[in-house]
Parts: sequence; structure tokens; C-alpha cells
Amino acid sequence: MLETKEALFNAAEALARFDLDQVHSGTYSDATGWGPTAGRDVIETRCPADGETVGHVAASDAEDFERVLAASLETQKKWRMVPAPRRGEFVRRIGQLIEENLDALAAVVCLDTGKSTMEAKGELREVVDMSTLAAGQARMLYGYTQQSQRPEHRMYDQWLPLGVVGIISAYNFPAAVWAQNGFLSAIAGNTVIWKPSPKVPLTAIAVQKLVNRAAAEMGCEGVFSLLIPSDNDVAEKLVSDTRIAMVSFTGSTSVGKKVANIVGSTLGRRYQLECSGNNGCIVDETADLELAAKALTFGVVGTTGQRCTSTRRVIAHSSIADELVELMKKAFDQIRIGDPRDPAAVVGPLIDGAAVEDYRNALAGAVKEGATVAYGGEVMDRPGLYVEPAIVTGVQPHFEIAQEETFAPIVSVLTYETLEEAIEIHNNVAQGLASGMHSTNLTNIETFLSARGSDCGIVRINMGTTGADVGAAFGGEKETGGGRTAGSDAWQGFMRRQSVCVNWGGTSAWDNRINL
Ligand SMILES: NC(=O)c1ccc[n+]([C@@H]2O[C@H](COP(=O)([O-])OP(=O)(O)OC[C@H]3O[C@@H](n4cnc5c(N)ncnc54)[C@H](O)[C@@H]3O)[C@@H](O)[C@H]2O)c1
Repeated sequence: MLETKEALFNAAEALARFDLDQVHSGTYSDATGWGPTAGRDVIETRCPADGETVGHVAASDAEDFERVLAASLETQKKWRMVPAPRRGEFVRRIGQLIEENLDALAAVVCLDTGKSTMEAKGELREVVDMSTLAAGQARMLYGYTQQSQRPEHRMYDQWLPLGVVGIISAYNFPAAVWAQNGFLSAIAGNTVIWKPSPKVPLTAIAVQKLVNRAAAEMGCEGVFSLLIPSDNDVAEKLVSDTRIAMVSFTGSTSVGKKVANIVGSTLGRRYQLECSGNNGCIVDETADLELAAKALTFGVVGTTGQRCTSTRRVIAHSSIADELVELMKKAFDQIRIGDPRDPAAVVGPLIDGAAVEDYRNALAGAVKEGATVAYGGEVMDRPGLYVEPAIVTGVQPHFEIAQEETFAPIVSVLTYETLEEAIEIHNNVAQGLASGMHSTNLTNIETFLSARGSDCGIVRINMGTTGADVGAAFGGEKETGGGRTAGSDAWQGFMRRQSVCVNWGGTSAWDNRINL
């Protein structure tokens, strides 16, 4: 494992570009502009790479929430009447501005999350891709027409906006989650209130600034607003306020369950959940093991294991398991761990001290249950929150490490004899986000893709479990929550369907019963 101390970008310059070199408000609404900073709790953000303070954000309070919501409700009354293709042009313009400012914004993402510059840029590319997808989709909010059984009647479905959508996002994708949900919300004619994780507030402020520029250019002010409370009281208002038509939540299953309970208790409001994953990949005896080792490695170590789709479990045929582990060790050896500000670093730090503790505890628990840490597994002795990616062998399906998501670069290796057994191990967890199979056997692949195969929302064959392609619907089953964002028909989740019937012939079914 290599590391470098060379920091190749200027943090101060990147922060100053978005006015983040001073205490900045975490509240934005078109009606009141950026909120006050005085009298607010201050969120101090530290870069996970070295623990240095990088920003101060004045947190949103309950009054800010009221102001933002009132403005968002008012704007939505106008926005819902703007033709959808024009709504799409606004979203596309936001994407263009993000593309034009990609390097500076990537620096902010990097300082906020500790993810490598390569990954920060990759995340922002996804935002740009999402804007083009949504702009095109805005012209294709299709409904079916149906044949009415009544004479001279026309029948069809149409899709209409919901109202105000609250987006609560996780720390690990501080821009992409907002784009996946927010762009579809906006083309649907909804206004959006974004509550990012207080662990990564700087990215949200920088993104909002670019949104404001696009809004001013295009006369679309007020569609996107921002709230960054420091605690959960204000966040919970966003969940419980019945004036908010939909809550799209991305984060842990435990918080997702709370959101579902609160929103679900008021019928008529919607929630969409994108929660925890525990992603497994079956590697059978016919697999190209070198290809598998490379794909699995990035799936485990990418974003320092802090992706909802990170590969957590490898379920390997017993005849190739040892060889596969050796190849993975060789691949892990070539991963450069280092300061994310160095473009050569592939793996950066974990987000905070609690994440490091979770890493330690998960490994200690696995060893206690009888597993072996076959590679890595140490917290690195250097400033910042760096850990070694770990390969754990001898894991049994019921071990906690195989059942629970640990948001860190740890992969458990389990073995099997028959494909049925592999699928049983694969599916026998609470989560259902991403899944994978490495194989060259068509029958094995198709079995995994069949009704008796993977029970997840995403299946990837001969590739890693991570890496978004915005054209597909993104989301998972079971305790991952069932939500879908991004491509395919995910836009429908942000609109309401109306079945319309029009009598154009001027006769009534009651004509021979009522004379007027
Ligand atoms: N399925 C997906 O698409 C997806 C994508 C990214 C992350 N995730 C999941 O997110 C988790 C990691 O992210 P995290 O640590 O930020 O998750 P988290 O659940 O701790 O926080 C998610 C968001 O919820 C907010 N929140 C926390 N308590 C709340 C409450 N009581 N009311 C309202 N909001 C509340 C947080 O401030 C944050 O904005 C992992 O489990 C990961 O798998 C899922």
C-alpha cells in the first residue's frame, strides 16, 4: 500500500469560490435568500483526510423551516403550470453549470467527504448525466390511452405534480442523491426542499449556489431550497409536516423505518426509501477469476467501502475460493491509499471516528465468531481516519459481519458447493440492494436472473456491484426500502397518476331514463 502527502489542489481557493471561507448560512429560500448566520448553531466541518477544520455553517432552525416551506409551497403553485420541457431546460442548465465548475466543486466534495478527487469528479459526472436524463425525460412523461367501453368517450392517464418534495440525503453521495431525486422532482412540477447530511454541508451550499445562478438566468427561482439543521428536530419536521407531499429519504434502514412510520401514518403523502445494502456477489467455478478479482476489489475499496452498493460479501465456489482470495490480495496490494486531495489516491479516509469504531468492532466481532482477517484490518497509524481494506475469510452466513452492513472497506468471503446453496446464502439477508455474479456458465447466470435467483433491485453480471448508470432505475428491495430513482420509469414515483375520461359526444347513459 502506498501513500503520498502531496496535496495537489488548493483547498482555500475552492472554498473561496463558493464563499465557504466564512461562516455560511445553511438555509436558502428564494423568498428570503440565504438565511441569517447570527443566533444559529454552527456546524464545524472537518476534512476526514487530516481532521483540519474546513468550514463553518450556520444551521437551520425551526423558523427557517417555516419560511422555506412557505416559499416552496407558493413557488410550486406557479412551477406546476410551467410546461414540463421548460422545466427540463432549467434542470439541464443546472447540469451545465455543474459541468463548467466541476473541478472546484469536486474539491469541495473531496474536502467534505474525504473521497478521492477521481471519485468526487465521478459523482459530479453522475449529476451532469442525471440532468441530461431528466431534461429528456421531461418531454416523455407519458401516459397510456385506453379504449373506453362507452361510445364517444375518450380515456387516458395523465401524470401530474405532487407538490413540495422533501429530500433527505446520506453523507456518502453529497450531490448525486440530491440530483437523482431533485431533478426528477423538478421536471415533474414539484418544488424541492433539500436536507443534506450535516456531515457534508459544504457540498450542498456550493451546489445551491450554482442552482441559484441557473434559476436567476432562467427565471426559475424558488424551485430548489436548502435546509441544513444541525440536529434531527428540524429534519423530523420535514418528515412529519403534512404540507410536504413526498419525502424521499436516502440513508440507513433504521432512520428509513422512522421516516416510513411517520409519513405512512398520514395517508395521502408519499415516501420513497433508499436505505442500507449488504451486497453479495457469487463467483462460480467457471468465472474469469482475474476479471472477478479486479471488479470485486473496486466494489470493496471504492469510496472506502462507503457506498450503499459496496461489495460486502463474496460467495465463492469452494473449488476456486482460495485462488480468488489470493488474486484479491494481489489487487488490494496495488490500491493507493492516501490523501484524497492527491489525484493518485484511490482510497481515502472514513468519514468520522464513529465509522472507524464500526470498522474495528465489525472485524473484532467476526474474529470472535470464528472468522479470520486474511488481509488488512488495521487502523492506519497516520493523521486522518484511514483504515486498511480488509478481506475476512471463514465467514458463515449467520455471522453478524455477513448479516449487517458495516459502512467500511470490509469484505466477507463465504463458500458454497451448489448454486442453490449460493443463492440461498446470497438472499438470506435483510437487505436487497445490489447483487452480482461472476460466471461464464449461461445456465448459472440465467438461474441467478430468474425468479428463483437474486432478490435484489440491481443485478450485475461479470462486473462490480457498485457504479451507477443513470439510465437504469436505482434502488433495492426488502429493508433497502423499495424506492427507485434515476432512469427507466423512476420518474413516475415523483408524480401522481390521474385516469381521465371525457364524454365528447354529448349523450348520457341516462338519456332513455331521464327527460329534461
Ligand atoms: N440505497 C441507496 O440508494 C443509498 C445511497 C446512499 C446511502 N445509503 C445508505 O445510507 C447509509 C449511510 O448514510 P448516513 O450515515 O448518512 O445515513 P443516516 O441514516 O445516518 O442519515 C441519512 C440522513 O438522514 C438524516 N436523519 C438522521 N436521523 C433523522 C431523523 N430522525 N429524521 C430525519 N432525518 C434524519 C441525516 O441527517 C441524513 O441527512 C448507509 O446505510 C447506506 O447504505 C443508501
